[in-house]
Amino acid sequence: MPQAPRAPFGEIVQLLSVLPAGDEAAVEFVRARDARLTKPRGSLGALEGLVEFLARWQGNGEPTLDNPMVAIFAGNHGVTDQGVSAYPRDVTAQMVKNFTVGGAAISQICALHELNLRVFELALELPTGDITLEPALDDRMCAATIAYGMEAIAGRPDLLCIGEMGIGNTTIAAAINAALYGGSGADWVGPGTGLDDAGLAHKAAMVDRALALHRDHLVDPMAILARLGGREIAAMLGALIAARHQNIPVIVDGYVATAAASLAHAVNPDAIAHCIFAHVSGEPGHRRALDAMEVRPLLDLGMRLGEGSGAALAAVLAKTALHLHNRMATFEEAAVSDRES
Ligand SMILES: Cc1cc2ncn([C@H]3O[C@H](COP(=O)(O)O)[C@@H](O)[C@H]3O)c2cc1C
Ligand SMILES: O=C(O)c1cccnc1
Repeated sequence: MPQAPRAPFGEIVQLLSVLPAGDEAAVEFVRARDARLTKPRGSLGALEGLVEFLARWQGNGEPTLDNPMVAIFAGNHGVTDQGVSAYPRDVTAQMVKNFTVGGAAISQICALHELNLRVFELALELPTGDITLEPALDDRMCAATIAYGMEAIAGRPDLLCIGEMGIGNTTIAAAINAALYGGSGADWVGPGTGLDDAGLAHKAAMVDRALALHRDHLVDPMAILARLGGREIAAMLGALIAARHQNIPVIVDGYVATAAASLAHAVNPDAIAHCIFAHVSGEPGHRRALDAMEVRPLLDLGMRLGEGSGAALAAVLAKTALHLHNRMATFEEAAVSDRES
C-alpha cells in the first residue's frame, strides 16, 4: 500500500519500518535443549514452536513467563447509533467494571492461570465519530491514541496478550478489513454479539456507507485507522509496535484485535513477525483476514468473545510449553536411551 506518512504519523510509520530482528541464536539454544528432552523429537508439535517463539522475540535462549500481561483496551463507537450491535453501547463501560471485579470470562481465565490482567479505558464517555457520517478520529487524536497504547505496556511484561472491549467494534474491524483487502461490507461483517440475518444485512450496508463516504481518504493504513477507528484498535496497534521494540512477544486475540495487526502488516509485513495469532474466531471474516496476512491461528475453538480471551488461552498453552521445556528430564538425567544415530 502506498505510504504517505502525514505529519502526526511520521514517527509511528518509522517505528513500523525499522524493526529489530528475531534472535536466531536464542532459538538454536532452545532447540539444542529440546533435542535432549525425553520425548521423540518434534513430538510436542506446536508447543515446541511456542518456546522457540518466546526465545526468538525475547532475545533469550532461556525465555521466561514470569510476568505475562493480558491488556484489554476499551473504546466506544459512534456507529452504534446505526444499530449495528445486538447490545447497547453502555455495555462497554459496564464490562470494564466487570473485568476489574472478576465477573468476566477473561477475569477468571487470568485468575485461574496467573496472567496479569490490565484494562485500559479510552474515553468511553466520548465515542468516536459515527463512520457512516464523519471520520472516527482526527489524525492527531488517532496518533495520540496509538502513543497511549505504546505507553500502556510499560512494566516489562515478558509476554503481551492483546485484547479489546467495545460495543460496535466488529463493524469497525469489518470496515478496516474492507479498506485494506477490498470487497464490500457483506464480505467482512459477521453476527458479532449476535445479530440475526436482517441485522447482518443492515450492518453490511452501514459498512458500505462508511466506505463510500471515506473512499477518497482511505489512502494508507494510518488514514484508514483515523477515518474508520476506533480508539481501542489504535491503542492495540501502539502496544503491538512498542512490544516489538522492547523484546516482548505478542499474542493477538480475535477478529477485532487482528484488525490492529492488519494495519501494522499493511505498513510493513515484517511488523507482525513477533505476533502469534491465538485463534480463529467464529466471526466469519477472521479467517479471511488471517489468510490475507498469510498467518495461521494456533487454535480453532469456535470462540467469538473478544476481551483477549483467546489470546489468554494461547498464553496458557505457552506457559505449559515453557514449563515442559524447563522441567522435563533429559535422556541422560532420566537414563532413557536416545534414538539410534
Ligand atoms: C456482555 C458482553 C461482553 C463482551 N465481551 C466482549 N464482547 C465483544 O463484543 C463486542 C463486539 O461485538 P459487536 O460489534 O457485535 O458489538 C466487543 O465489545 C467485544 O469485545 C462482549 C460483548 C457483550 C455484549
Ligand atoms: O473475534 C472477536 O474478536 C470477536 C467476535 C465477536 C465479538 N467480539 C469480538
